[in-house]
Amino acid sequence: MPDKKKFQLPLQSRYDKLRYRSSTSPPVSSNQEENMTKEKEGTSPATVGTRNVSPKDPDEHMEKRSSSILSPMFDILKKSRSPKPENYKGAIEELWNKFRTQDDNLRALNNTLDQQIAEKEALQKKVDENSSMAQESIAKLQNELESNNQRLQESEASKAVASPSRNEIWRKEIANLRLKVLELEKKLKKAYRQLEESKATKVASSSSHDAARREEISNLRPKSEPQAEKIASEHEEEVAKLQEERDNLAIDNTSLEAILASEKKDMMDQIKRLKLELIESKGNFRSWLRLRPPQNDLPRQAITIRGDQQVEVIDRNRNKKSYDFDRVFAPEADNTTVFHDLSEILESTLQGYDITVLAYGQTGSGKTYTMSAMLNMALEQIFRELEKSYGTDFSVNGRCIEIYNDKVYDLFVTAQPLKASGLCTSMWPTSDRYLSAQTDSLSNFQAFQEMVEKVEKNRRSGQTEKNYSSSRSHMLLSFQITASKEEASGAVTTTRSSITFIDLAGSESMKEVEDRTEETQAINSDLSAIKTVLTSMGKKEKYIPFKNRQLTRLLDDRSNKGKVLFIQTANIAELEQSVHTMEIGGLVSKVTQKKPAKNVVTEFAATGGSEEVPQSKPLTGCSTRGRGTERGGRGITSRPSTGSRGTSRGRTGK
Ligand SMILES: Nc1ncnc2c1ncn2[C@@H]1O[C@H](COP(=O)(O)OP(=O)(O)OP(=O)(O)O)[C@@H](O)[C@H]1O
Repeated sequence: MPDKKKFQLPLQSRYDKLRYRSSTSPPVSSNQEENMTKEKEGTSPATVGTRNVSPKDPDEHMEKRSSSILSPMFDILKKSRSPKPENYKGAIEELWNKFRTQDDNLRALNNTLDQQIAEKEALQKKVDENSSMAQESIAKLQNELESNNQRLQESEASKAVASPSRNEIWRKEIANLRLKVLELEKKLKKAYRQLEESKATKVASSSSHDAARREEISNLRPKSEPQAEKIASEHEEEVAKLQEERDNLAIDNTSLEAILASEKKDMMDQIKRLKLELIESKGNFRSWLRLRPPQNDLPRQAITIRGDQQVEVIDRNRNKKSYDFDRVFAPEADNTTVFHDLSEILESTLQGYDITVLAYGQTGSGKTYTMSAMLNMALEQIFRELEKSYGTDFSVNGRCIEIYNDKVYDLFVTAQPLKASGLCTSMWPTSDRYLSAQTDSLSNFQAFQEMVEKVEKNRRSGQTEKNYSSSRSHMLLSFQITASKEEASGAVTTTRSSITFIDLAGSESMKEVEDRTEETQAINSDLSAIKTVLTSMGKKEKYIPFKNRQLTRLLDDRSNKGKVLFIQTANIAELEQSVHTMEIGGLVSKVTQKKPAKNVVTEFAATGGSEEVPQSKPLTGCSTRGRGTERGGRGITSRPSTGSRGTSRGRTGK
């Protein structure tokens, strides 16, 4: 980029000098014009050898030196036969005024161009970032898809879930996405090339303009008015050209931004859809392992993490054994890293799927630590998304229970176990047999935080060998979300889903327990009931023993219709207990569930008729209790189905 000062300053100083010489202001012209007249008359001090200004005065000396630059012009003026040299002064003055105006215009244009170039460069940077982000996501998706395919090939059961033709479609879509990214990159390269060219033109035109003007100035002679006009019109042309260039650049930038925005949106939508499909392809039952760092500087045991899906252990007999998971989090992974993966799964909550997240592991292995962070971040994300997409047209209801010694307690109340809970298979009225627990209507994230604060105080805890503050009950915190949106067609689409976080009580060896035998026995029975259910599901047995314990009974509905994520927590310093926990992962991976139910209903207000969104199943059968706004028949829900619409907060006893 040319240094504008370089050519503008000399120009200015020459202009000043010319002004100085041609003006009639007293310090300059009176003496000189007097001298000129005297010179003409042959009485000039120079001709008589006397001067009326001291040559020792440095300022005056400088003035004389600078005015000597214009001496050729004055020589002409002196020698000219023209009787009116002041006419030329006027012409020069006018010419300079024009130059000055042009100069101002050019400077303003230069600034605008600089700004536009900077904007374009920033845009380019943004585009580079976006395209590398998209590339990264696509590469990640591709990797996940490949490893998923590999795993699908290994597992016969999984093969049935994701047919090769489906994978072929994904592969094609990913290839299309890649092509799109490449096209976008090409467009950007072209835009960048144009930018470079216009920069070069600008530099060239600025410097040639500068040189031309320098020459004009040095050759400047008070020739004639037409000459001045010619020069001025040349400059006008140049200014017009630059203005056109500036306008073109602005149009270019705007259209480039619009193309980018729409392409980015398209790509993001496709990536989001692919991610969801990928998540679904991995089955409804997912299993993660989170290894916590050792306490009290205990050495790490022989647990080796292989990539992000496998761990290898060496048992007492020095035998190697490996365990596979959908995701393994090393002890260094913090809660934000774990949530990053969970947030992808959460996206399907707002698509109408029921999600259950369970933390399973030894006492002190980090279940509560993980679950409270996940719960908090998840609800924050859910409220953010709901507010963004539905405004206030949504409702979130919360319930919280604990299961202690096979009995259900409402954590809003605690005193007595809930009556008839032994028959209940659901936390919400999505089935006939649901718990009659109290409901908090949550209008925002803050209301959720207050609810958690309240129920946590009521949860049973005790001291175990490994954990000073150990949860001695299973806590189930569940949220039912209903959201409605009016489509462009006038139809109203209502999505209903629920998300349940289950912080299981930690398993403990009976040898380590003295006075809490009943409690510990109940916990261990619940945990082994979960294992039994998983084993039966993995074997696709006809009868799945959900009814064995209260805990598993409440998992019945959710396991059959929703998505389930087991987060196994283990201490990397405790080999034996960790191996017990990790075995759950093997059971989970064998469970291949049918497609989960998606609870989305579209209703046309004008006709009163309803239409289900393709691929969705009708909402689960209606209960006669407390479902005033729900209708029978095809299991269609008018909106909102339950609770308030996200505007007021209050508890509704059921
Ligand atoms: N990943 C981790 N990083 C750092 N500290 C952790 C981590 N996981 C757990 N802890 C700490 O270890 C202690 C025990 O964790 P936590 O209470 O979550 O265990 P738990 O599995 O819920 O145990 P219990 O089953 O006995 O309730 C807590 O002080 C917690 O802060």
